[in-house]
Amino acid sequence: MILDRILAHKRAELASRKRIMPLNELEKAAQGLPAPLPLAPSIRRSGELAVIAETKKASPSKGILCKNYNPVKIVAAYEQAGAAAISVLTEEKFFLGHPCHLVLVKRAVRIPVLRKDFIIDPYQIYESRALGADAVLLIVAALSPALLAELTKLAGDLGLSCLVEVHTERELSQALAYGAEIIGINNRNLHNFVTDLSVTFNLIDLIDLNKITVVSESGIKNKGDILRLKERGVHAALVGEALVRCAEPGQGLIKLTDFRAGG
Ligand SMILES: O=P(O)(O)OC[C@@H](O)[C@@H](O)c1c[nH]c2ccccc12
Repeated sequence: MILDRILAHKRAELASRKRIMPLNELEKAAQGLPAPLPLAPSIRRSGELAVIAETKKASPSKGILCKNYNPVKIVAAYEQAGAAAISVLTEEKFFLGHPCHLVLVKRAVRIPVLRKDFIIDPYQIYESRALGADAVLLIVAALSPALLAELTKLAGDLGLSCLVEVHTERELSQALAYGAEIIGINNRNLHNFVTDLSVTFNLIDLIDLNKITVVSESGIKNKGDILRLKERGVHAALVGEALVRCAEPGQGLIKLTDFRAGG
């Protein structure tokens, strides 16, 4: 499946990156940076559904989503339109992102910035901190239990928040067992790319919403979807494609969350 292909590519990329930029250099690069912003308080707004607005040029399932891609312009518009946090794809081959996008995005906004990538090695946690990330994505399906625990611990030590992504009940129990505080329920099946919001609705009942912050990810297209998630007590929606496909992504976000207007 696609995840295996992405991970194989990531391992090769990592090997070369580690030669070019040794870990101690990365650690030095992080010195003097301001402390990361915590993600959970920004996306837990009582009675409201927060939006983590995602910027990406392309995806493996849909190809190019945004031709003249300018992540800095997009995220500035997202912040203005009321986004609670930003997600930025830094994966290069399949999503046409770049680590530099994270640096630029972080400088452009005051809300927390999540690095969306395929993190499988402690090196990438140090790298995320050096690039200025506030939070990282950890995909349970891509990690052994030991690695998930190690990466969560390291991220915490460096002050980074973790969004721990699950798609099944089994992955959810694993995430909770390893102390995840922010759970991302991915509605997308990575075998066939089909998105279905009922993945969120089925898993959310197994989570104590007073203790855990829940983010519903992928395939969220319109105000109706946002309302259904809000009614079920989801704290935040992570939305990418539906926003970056808009000529004005900020306007897209306003339309998605304006419950007074029709549509
Ligand atoms: O573009 P969408 O359908 O709104 O989905 C956003 C986000 O959930 C999706 O990009 C995503 C979810 N998990 C990931 C893991 C890696 C890369 C990307 C993702």
